[in-house]
Amino acid sequence: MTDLINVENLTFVNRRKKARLFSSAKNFELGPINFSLKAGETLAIVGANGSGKSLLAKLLVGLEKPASGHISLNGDVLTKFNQRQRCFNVRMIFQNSNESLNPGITLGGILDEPLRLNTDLNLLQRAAKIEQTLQQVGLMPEHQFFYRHMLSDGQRQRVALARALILNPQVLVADEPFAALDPSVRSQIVNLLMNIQRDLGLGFIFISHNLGIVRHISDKIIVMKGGKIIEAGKTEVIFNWPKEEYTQKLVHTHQALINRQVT
Ligand SMILES: Nc1ncnc2c1ncn2[C@@H]1O[C@H](COP(=O)(O)OP(=O)(O)OP(=O)(O)O)[C@@H](O)[C@H]1O
Repeated sequence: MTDLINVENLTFVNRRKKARLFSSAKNFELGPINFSLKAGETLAIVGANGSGKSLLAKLLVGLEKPASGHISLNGDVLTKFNQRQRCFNVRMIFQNSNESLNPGITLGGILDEPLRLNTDLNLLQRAAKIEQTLQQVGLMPEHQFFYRHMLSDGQRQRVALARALILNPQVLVADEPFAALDPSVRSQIVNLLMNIQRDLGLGFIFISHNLGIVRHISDKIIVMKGGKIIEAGKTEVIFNWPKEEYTQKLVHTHQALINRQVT
């Protein structure tokens, strides 16, 4: 099976204006980043705060431009000339679904926007797609008339997922998609995502500090520190035989937490 997504020697150099003399702001360099993902696979990105995880997610969805290297989708290198292909096929679920949903627009309006901007579907076809996608994420057609404030946290996260799915993408990228949810809602959303991923054969790349969820749903992991991948491998290999000291600490802390909950 060919790779769905393939990242080769991707780098990013902080292009912000030069830090002032004596300022503590430092330039941040990411990469080189290399990994690949097949359809239906889940990759978790873990690592310390400020290690570059969110930046990598932004590079994957095209919100930031790499300094060098490239990303291929089904063997085609993504460039500025095929932005549309990336826009359709690699979609992001934002960290805080509450803030990322416009409070002044109905959910139907929020879901209509990507369809209006990116497809030739007419009004009726778009309405049908919106209803189908709401159902796909466990919401009702009536929810299209709701506003953000009328929804629970879990329902908002379902809308964020619907917005990511509405253009029939092949890859979903999510930055801490479960962090703001309480544990019972979190497991519902995790299960929903896993079911949708299995049904559609999506590639799923997600960033998380929650190693319990990482172990539960990912096939492979990359561990980041200081802008670099310091360790990568199959999830069970990383959890059972972590090589790097930093990964060992992460895994041991997670294990200690579980042991404390059990006793
Ligand atoms: N658009 C950007 N331009 C320049 N530098 C950036 C940009 N976005 C992030 N950075 C820098 O990249 C570094 C890593 O930040 P990033 O948010 O990716 O870390 P992270 O691993 O996601 O951390 P956390 O777990 O706290 O979310 C930071 O030093 C940040 O200032």
